[in-house]
Amino acid sequence: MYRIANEPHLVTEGEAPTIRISEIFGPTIQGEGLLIGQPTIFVRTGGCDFRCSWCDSLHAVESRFREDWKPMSVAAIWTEVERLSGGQPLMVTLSGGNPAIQPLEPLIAHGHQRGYRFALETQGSIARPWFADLDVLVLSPKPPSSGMDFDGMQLRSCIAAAGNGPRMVLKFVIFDDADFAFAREVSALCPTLPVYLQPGNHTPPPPEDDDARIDLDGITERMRWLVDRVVEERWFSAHVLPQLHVLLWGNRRGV
Ligand SMILES: C[S@@+](CC[C@H](N)C(=O)[O-])C[C@H]1O[C@@H](n2cnc3c(N)ncnc32)[C@H](O)[C@@H]1O
Ligand SMILES: Nc1nc2[nH]cc(C(=O)O)c2c(=O)[nH]1
Ligand code: SF4
Ligand SMILES: [Mg+2]
Repeated sequence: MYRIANEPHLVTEGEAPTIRISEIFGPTIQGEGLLIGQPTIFVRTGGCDFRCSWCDSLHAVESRFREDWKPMSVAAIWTEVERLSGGQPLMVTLSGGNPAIQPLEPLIAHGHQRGYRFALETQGSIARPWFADLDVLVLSPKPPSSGMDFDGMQLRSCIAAAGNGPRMVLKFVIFDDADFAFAREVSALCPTLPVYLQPGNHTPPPPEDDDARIDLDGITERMRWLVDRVVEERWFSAHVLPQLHVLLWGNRRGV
């Protein structure tokens, strides 16, 4: 028997659902966007409804890695988070794959009771009522270079589900002019959300090997181009940031 957080009147029979976990690691720093530089633990779920051409986390996306994703209870996940953090509360980043697929509400409630905070990274394709419980919601709509379709209605549903709960931002990966134009258009649909732009890493890690090398010159070149475009367009509310963890550790996993 378990209770649904925030709905104590709802008591469900049976075991609480498990959460499919690809990896739990940290503390490291958040390398991207609003919370860049802030110490955090990553809880990466397995499985995604997208398959972006340049995804840097395919080990948490492709079903051939399914065997590596462990169904874990909230208690088991929490034991690991507490071990890694030494029991000292910090920001827990829920990423994936698409973490919105997983039943994360009880995990968030459990951590909040212990003083931890939660940021979630998602592409905005699946909305959940428990988005309202988050501290930070990072919506990262996928631009044309990803090969994925954009569904503005789903993005709106995510924003509506979160309501006034979390701080919410948009984060775009930019490879080219079409991606830049996409970021401009989608941002205009959500004028109240702060915007973060990051250059794409065009040599994402092959999921089956641990070669961490990146094309640093290429990423730097794209980042300079991105700054030029933002300045040219006088997009003065945008933030342009690199993936700091990629600059520090390349494509190494678990950092
Ligand atoms: C691996 S995704 C997981 C969360 C969710 N599926 C999403 O895409 O937002 C985490 C973040 O990494 C970004 N990302 C993935 N591959 C990238 C790449 N090759 N270069 C730059 N950012 C990338 C995504 O756009 C997203 O903002
Ligand atoms: N340090 C670090 N920062 C990150 N920000 C977003 C990440 C992700 O894969 O979701 C990520 C990651 O994998 N590592
Ligand atoms: S949505 Fe995120 S995790 Fe899924 S394939 Fe795209 S970048 Fe990777
Ligand atoms: Mg990553």
